[in-house]
Amino acid sequence: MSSVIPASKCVLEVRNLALSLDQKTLVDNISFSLYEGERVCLIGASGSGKSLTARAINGTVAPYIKVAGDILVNGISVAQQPVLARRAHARVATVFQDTFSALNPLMSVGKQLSLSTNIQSRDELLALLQQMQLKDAESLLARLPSELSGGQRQRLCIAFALLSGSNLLVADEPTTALDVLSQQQVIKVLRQCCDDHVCTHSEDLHGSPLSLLFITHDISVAAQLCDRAIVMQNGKIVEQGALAQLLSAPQHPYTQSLIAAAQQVFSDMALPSKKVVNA
Ligand SMILES: Nc1ncnc2c1ncn2[C@@H]1O[C@H](COP(=O)(O)OP(=O)(O)OP(=O)(O)O)[C@@H](O)[C@H]1O
Repeated sequence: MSSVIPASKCVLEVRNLALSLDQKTLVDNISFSLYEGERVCLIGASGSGKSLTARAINGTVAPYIKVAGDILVNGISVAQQPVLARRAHARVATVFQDTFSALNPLMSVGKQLSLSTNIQSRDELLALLQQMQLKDAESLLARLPSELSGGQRQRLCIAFALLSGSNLLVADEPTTALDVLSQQQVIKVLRQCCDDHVCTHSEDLHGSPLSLLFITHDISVAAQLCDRAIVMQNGKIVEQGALAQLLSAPQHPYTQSLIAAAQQVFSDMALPSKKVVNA
């Protein structure tokens, strides 16, 4: 397995994390780290434990799920701390597949943005939407979330998440519900945020670059954004390493099948369509 030379500072450390419900293990003793400025994907089939891991990291795991092991965000131990009990330092910006859960359906986009941030002027709001490559920003500010497309809503959610000033963004399947073009726009915005965004929420983290944990079941989407991959199956990490290395020489049978399936889709698309000519 290849190793990626880590950037200097560890932003997220997951140590022997285990999540269980009654006697059932849902996430089984996983460990991984994320360094400053890294873009890492957590990849696996449906039910492999990716979203639960994300929820444990951002402090929104259901209270009836038992959490063991530890999670350190910027060096602060948070595994047993729900999101509202966390210090600003240890808060994690998060976007989910379901954009409606993050937005007030009855309030205009402009009102929500100005209420939830320090942004006061209309020019600042417009600039923020333009950073998210949202065209027609004036009109968007006046609309309700339901009056935006799915891709526009997701880019708005990314803007909201990053306004928290955090240096860690967890994006849980942010492109899964979108058409291919909207997916590309969201990926482009995430890439740009990783390049440009710096942390503002506390003095000692001020200026830190953004680190991204991108959760997906789609390796072709991950490959457009991430440098490193962590592969999960049935609650366990089965392989991790540089994404390029994983794509060219996957070691674990599950990773091999994931890549073979993605390659099959592309080779099927390249085949000329078969027409039945027999009358
Ligand atoms: N709140 C919950 N209560 C009970 N079981 C849960 C809860 N959330 C998730 N699970 C179970 O934990 C396991 C892992 O679920 P999880 O949502 O983390 O998978 P996932 O890899 O994110 O899948 P998907 O890609 O479909 O979102 C599944 O068996 C799921 O049914």
